[in-house]
Amino acid sequence: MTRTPVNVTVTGAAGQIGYALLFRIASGQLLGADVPVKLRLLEIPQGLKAAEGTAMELDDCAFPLLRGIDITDDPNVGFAGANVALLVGARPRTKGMERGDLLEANGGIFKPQGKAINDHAADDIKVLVVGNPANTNALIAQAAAPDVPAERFTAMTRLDHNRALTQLAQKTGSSVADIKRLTIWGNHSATQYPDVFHAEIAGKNAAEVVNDEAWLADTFIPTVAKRGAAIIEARGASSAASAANAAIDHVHTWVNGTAEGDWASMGIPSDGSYGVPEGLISSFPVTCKDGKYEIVQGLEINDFSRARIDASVQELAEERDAVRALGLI
Ligand SMILES: NC(=O)c1ccc[n+]([C@@H]2O[C@H](COP(=O)([O-])OP(=O)(O)OC[C@H]3O[C@@H](n4cnc5c(N)ncnc54)[C@H](O)[C@@H]3O)[C@@H](O)[C@H]2O)c1
Ligand SMILES: O=C(O)C[C@H](O)C(=O)O
Repeated sequence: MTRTPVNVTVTGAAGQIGYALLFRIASGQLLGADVPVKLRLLEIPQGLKAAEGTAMELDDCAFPLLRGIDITDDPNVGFAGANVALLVGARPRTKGMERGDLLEANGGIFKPQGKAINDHAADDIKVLVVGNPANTNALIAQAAAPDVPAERFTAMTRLDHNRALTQLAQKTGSSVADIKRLTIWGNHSATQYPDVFHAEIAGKNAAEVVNDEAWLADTFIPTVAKRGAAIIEARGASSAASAANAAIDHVHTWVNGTAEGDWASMGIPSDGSYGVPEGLISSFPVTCKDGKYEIVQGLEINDFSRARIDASVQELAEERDAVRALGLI
């Protein structure tokens, strides 16, 4: 194999998502079964030892595609030459912390990381922000990287997309593989809007197959939107393997493309499509080809959807205003 390895940087590498993610990257599931990778694990000083342990385990897997592992607590080293950056490490909300405190604490992480990406990453860098609040953290990092094209900064709503696929499949007795064109709009938060009106199940309109608007409004949407909290309640910790799986899906789709006739959901800087103010990092339906994504255009948005998209976008605008007031963007 003569291909140059792709440099993949993972922040929060010693955390629970990192542990579920790194082995899948090293085995070729992120970029492809023929793409060698070099891993950079970025942690805070307290996380370095655990990251070393994970690196030992990665070595012990003898993955043929894994061409090296570096571990660092310096973002300038961690992002040097990075082609793909998965920003997972973030400050979780702790007792007594207000939303503004959380945004400020994460600003202290994502602003310097954005600057380090700006100054040191490869020209083709692609960034996925997983750490919450993912959309606004992506906005903070992007604002700190003026030399990187804005569209390279994305936020993860693929976990929400995958959650919605399964809920819809279970309701309709179909297979997730039969469902296409589902969309998550807005923020990765409880205001997100999973939209089935353009989705198809085995070629039939999903909303018509469901034929139950009350189930959509009262069961489907809240179940998907509050699934993160339900996992925390059940597991005593936030989703990890499913989040790592969604990160793999997000980047794999971005790099290798969407299937013909289907699309995916990605949090991306808005170009003003569907009335979402330009620059907000909001989830949209996208198709991907040749390492680039495009927003699916021309979808008719009914009143049911419009109100819900607007509410989530409003929340994103408020988060943007809050980080602007804190001088983070
Ligand atoms: N977008 C999504 O769908 C989604 C889904 C699940 C979880 N999340 C979020 O992902 C984040 C990580 O979750 P987790 O369960 O792995 O958390 P975790 O606490 O297990 O791990 C986080 C790791 O990040 C590290 N870290 C903190 N600050 C860092 C920094 N400045 N640089 C590098 N590393 C740093 C910590 O040391 C820790 O090892 C959380 O914010 C969580 O809410 C997002
Ligand atoms: O909901 C959370 O706080 C965790 C994560 O974002 C999730 O969706 O599982």
